[in-house]
Amino acid sequence: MKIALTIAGSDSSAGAGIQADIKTMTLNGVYAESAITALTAQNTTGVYDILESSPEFLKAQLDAIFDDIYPDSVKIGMVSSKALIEVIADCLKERKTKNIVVDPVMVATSGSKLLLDDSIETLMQKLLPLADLLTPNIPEAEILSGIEIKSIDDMEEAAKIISEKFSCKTLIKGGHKLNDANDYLYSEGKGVWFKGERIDNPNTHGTGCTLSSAIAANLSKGFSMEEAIKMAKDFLSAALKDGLNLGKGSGPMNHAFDIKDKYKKLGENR
Ligand SMILES: Nc1ncnc2c1ncn2[C@@H]1O[C@H](COP(=O)(O)OP(=O)(O)O)[C@@H](O)[C@H]1O
Ligand SMILES: Cc1ncc(COP(=O)(O)OP(=O)(O)O)c(N)n1
Repeated sequence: MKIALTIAGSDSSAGAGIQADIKTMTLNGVYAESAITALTAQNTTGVYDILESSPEFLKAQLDAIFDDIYPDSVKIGMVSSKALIEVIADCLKERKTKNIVVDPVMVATSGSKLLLDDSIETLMQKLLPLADLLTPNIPEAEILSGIEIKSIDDMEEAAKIISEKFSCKTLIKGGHKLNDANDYLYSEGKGVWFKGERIDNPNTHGTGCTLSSAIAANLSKGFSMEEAIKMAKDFLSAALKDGLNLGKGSGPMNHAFDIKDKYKKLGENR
C-alpha cells in the first residue's frame, strides 16, 4: 500500500486540518500518517484557541514516522511559527522526501490567523522552495506573488511569479473568491486551467485541506501532477455535492460520500 504523510494542525470539528487530511487520504486509497503541528479548538464558526506543538515534539513525531514507515508523499498544511517551519524543512531535506505538496495556510475562512505574520518570511525562505507543488488560495497567492489578484489574467501572472520564485509547480485555487471553482496550474513555462463545476453549498470548511491531501495521495500512487489534480478536484466536488449540513457556520463536507450507505446498512438491523 502507498503511504501519504500529513504535517498539519488538528481541527477539533474535523472538517479541516489533520482530520480532513486523514479522511481524504484514506478514502483515496493510501495509508495516512500524521505529524501534528498544533491543536486548534475550532468548529464551523471559528477558531477559538491554538496550542502549538513544541519544535522538539514535532521533530520527535517526524523522526518516529521516517524511521519506520517512509511516506511516498507529504502534504504540509497549517504550520504557525518559525521554529516549526525550520524543523519541517530540515527533516524534508535530511530524509530526501519526494512528492511534497504545500498548502500555505495563512488565514482560515472564518477569519482566524493560522500563521504568525513574522513567520511568512521563514515559510518563503525555508519551506516553499522544497515543495513540488504549492496550492495557495487567492489571498495567499497575493502575499506570495506580491501582486493584487482581481482577474483571471492576474491569477495566471501570480501563478507564474510564485512558480519561478520558489522553483515549483503552483496551483492557484479560484475557489469561492474568483472565477468560481476553476484553478490554474503553472509549471515549467506552461499553464493549464482545471475547470470545476461550482457547487452551490455554503459548507466549504476544509476544501483547501481536502484538495491538497487528495493531490498528495494521488502522487503517492504514481499519478502525474495533472492527473493527481484532476482526480483530487473530482473527489472534492463529490464530497461537496453530497450536501452534508452540520454546525452553525460553514460546515464540513462528506469525505465518506462513497461508502456512507455501506456502513449505514450495518446499523439498520438494531
Ligand atoms: N462551491 C464550490 N464548488 C466547487 N468547488 C469549490 C467550491 N469552493 C471551492 N472549491 C474548490 O475547492 C478547492 C479549494 O479552494 P478554496 O476553497 O479556495 O481553498 P481554501 O480552503 O484554501 O480557501 C479548489 O479546487 C476550489 O476550486
Ligand atoms: C487546523 C486547520 N488547518 C487548516 C485550516 C484551513 O482549512 P482550509 O481548508 O484551507 O480552509 P477553511 O476550512 O478555512 O475554508 C483550518 N481551518 N484549520
